[in-house]
Amino acid sequence: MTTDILRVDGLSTRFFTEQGQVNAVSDLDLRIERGEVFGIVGESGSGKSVTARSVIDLIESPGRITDGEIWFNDDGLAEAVADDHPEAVDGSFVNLLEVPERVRRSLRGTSFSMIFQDPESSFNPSLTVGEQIAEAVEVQRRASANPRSTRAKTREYSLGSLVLSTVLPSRKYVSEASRERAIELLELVGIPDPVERADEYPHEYSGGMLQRAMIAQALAGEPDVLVADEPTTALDVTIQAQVLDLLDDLQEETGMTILLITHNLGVVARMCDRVGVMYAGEIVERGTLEDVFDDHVHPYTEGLLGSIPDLEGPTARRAADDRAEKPRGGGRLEPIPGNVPSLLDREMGDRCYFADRCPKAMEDCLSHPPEYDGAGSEEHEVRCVLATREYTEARALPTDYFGKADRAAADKHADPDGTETDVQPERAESTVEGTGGERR
Ligand SMILES: Nc1ncnc2c1ncn2[C@@H]1O[C@H](COP(=O)(O)OP(=O)(O)OP(=O)(O)O)[C@@H](O)[C@H]1O
Ligand code: NI
Repeated sequence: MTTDILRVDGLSTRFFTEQGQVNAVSDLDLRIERGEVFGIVGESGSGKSVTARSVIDLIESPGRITDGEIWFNDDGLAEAVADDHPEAVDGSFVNLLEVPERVRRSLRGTSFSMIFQDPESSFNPSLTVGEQIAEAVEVQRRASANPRSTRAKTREYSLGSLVLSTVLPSRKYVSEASRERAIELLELVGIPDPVERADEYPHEYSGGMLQRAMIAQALAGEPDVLVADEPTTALDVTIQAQVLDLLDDLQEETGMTILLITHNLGVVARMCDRVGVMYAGEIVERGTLEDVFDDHVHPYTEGLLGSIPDLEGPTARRAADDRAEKPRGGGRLEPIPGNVPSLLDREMGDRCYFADRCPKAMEDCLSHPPEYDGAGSEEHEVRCVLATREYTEARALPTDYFGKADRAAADKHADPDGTETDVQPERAESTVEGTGGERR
């Protein structure tokens, strides 16, 4: 039997900008099982990162979570906060949005950890890599030594650590142990000569090595949930495959849960157990890999898949492992025609947000669809009327239905599909890509 480690209910995150209110994430539900790799995939600007950052409490002004509940399953935490915040506790689940900031902060690194696309952002250039990882280890050690530790799994040795740090308060003792642990972690993530490399500065590392070091840093607190936001996007394809293998191995060894954000369906196929497809701040289709790759209903999912050459579903991909080793050069993908929608509240309207780009838009799509059960597994859900009725020409919207008004709104936003109008180089990477690769 599987248990959920995280349940997100009705999450809405908005940015209050000079241009207006940006509905980055709207009424989003998410359920992640302990020990699984859950993928969120979608075009640039669909709200993937904001979803991830909301979960781990990293939304900054002008952004704010305006609605929803984020339930985290941790009986130690539930016990620790039950007296002061009974309303935030439901069995072993704690609503992270109902506990004080201080409690949420204590979970950072130990319950939740995050890795990003650019490892530079995780390291201070003026400290050695080893020092910084040791520091992350220290945080974990202090959390474990705290008698009101929020972590059940550290409870059995927390007393020992507490005694040690009382009897031997010497910072040096602690630092030495943490330093050793840092070297172990560097070794764990495959850094050669970890003893020497620990004393080097971030700029002395190659991109792939620094990515590994960032993973080591994220693992220092033995997190229950690792949030990985485009962790391999910036790396060249061979290194990408190695880093994904590393994450896969670490997941298996530690049993940690991974929330993996990517715009690359090849990465989803290779790494994930279940997946949510995001569009305009919503999950528009979700389910197992089979549901999404083979039994998808949403024309947006179809569009994402259609933009990958030679991709026929998890089964077909099993024989295509060698594709992952080849450079992607020839496989530059067709973007889905049209622009990602404006997420400005006043421009969003009440229709299906994909309708203006959808080849199967019907009259039915002029009201916002709820999530319907999909035809695949129990888990399969689709926010599209096609889950309930066939497409019929007779009900189709005229091709110019959304005409100029909508296009003008969309044109104000950077084209996420990596075409020439895009000014940000990292955004150019955001085309949906398929590296193939074997699902293991
Ligand atoms: N600090 C911010 N201020 C204003 N708007 C923001 C901010 N951060 C994100 N947004 C908006 O929220 C929406 C979702 O952004 P998000 O970064 O989650 O997209 P994404 O799916 O992660 O895209 P990418 O693949 O490019 O990383 C976008 O419209 C973006 O402009
Ligand atoms: Ni992002």
